[in-house]
Order: sequence, then structure tokens, then C-alpha cells
Amino acid sequence: MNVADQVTLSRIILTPVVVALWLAHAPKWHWIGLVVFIIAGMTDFVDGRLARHASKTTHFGAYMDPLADKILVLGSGLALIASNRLSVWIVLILLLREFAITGLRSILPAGTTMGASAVAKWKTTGQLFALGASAVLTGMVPIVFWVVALTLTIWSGIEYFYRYWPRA
Ligand SMILES: O=P(O)(O)OC[C@H](O)CO
Repeated sequence: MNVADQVTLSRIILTPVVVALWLAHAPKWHWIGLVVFIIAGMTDFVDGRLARHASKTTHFGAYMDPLADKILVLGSGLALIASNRLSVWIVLILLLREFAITGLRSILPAGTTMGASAVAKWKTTGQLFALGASAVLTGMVPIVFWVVALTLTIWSGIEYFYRYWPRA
């Protein structure tokens, strides 16, 4: 495991910390959780840059990076459902898309790498913004973020199937 992989791993380790803080009753913990969540989200940009800078993208990193994103997104989503700040239906859409894409990625023949597409990278960014907004805000702002995030979630999923299903 190189430094980039360790940064990826830190995203997974920070997920239960975010969940615990977002499940707390006092709003001040939600804001502290948001800070931890932002740090965890930023590791998504740092690990990719580190790996590319050192020209050391590992097989572990290529698999773990999108998986760590899904753990952070779905774990945080569960905390927000449990504290009545997010609809279960939104998280179900995320869950179905992320499992479908992970399944597609895993059935591709050896030698075919399904790297993260540009739309999928924006999708993850959109999901993180929407989750962060739902953690500390109410009203139109989280709704607008979720409209964008869900559009990118579905669009990137369809794009992956269109491009990779014929090769599966
Ligand atoms: O949609 P995926 O599975 O390619 O994941 C995209 C990554 O989360 C982008 O960082």
C-alpha cells in the first residue's frame, strides 16, 4: 500500500466518525461532523492526485477508491435517514446505482478496466455536497443539491452500462 492508498483507507476509517457525530442530538456535533465529512471528502481528491503525481496507481487503489466513496456516501446517508434528515428513497436510489456499477465493474473480463468517468467524478462530488447540506441545513438548498446529485447519479450509471455492458 502506498501513501495514496493509505489516504483512501482514511476515508473509510473516518466514515463511522461522521456517522456517530451526525447521529448525536446536539446540532453543534452535526457541524463538527460536517468538518470531518469535508476532510473525508477531500481525501478523494488528494489520493488521486498523489497516485498520479507519483505515477503509482495500484490495483488496490483503483478498486478501493470508488469503494471508499460508496462507504462514505452510503454510511453518511444512513446516519441522515436515522436522524430524519434524509429520505430513505434517496439513499435507496444511491444504493441501487452504486451496487449495479460495482457489479458491472466486477464482471468485466480481465484486462478491461472501468475507471471512474468524468460524470461519475462529478456524481460523487454532487452526492457529497448534497449529504453535507442535508446534515446541517433545511429548506431549498439541500433539495437543489439532491436534484443535481440524483441526476448525475442516474446519468453516470446509464453511461457506464452503455459503454461497458457490451464488453461484459
Ligand atoms: O461511479 P464510480 O463507481 O465509478 O465511482 C466514481 C468515484 O467515486 C469517483 O471518485
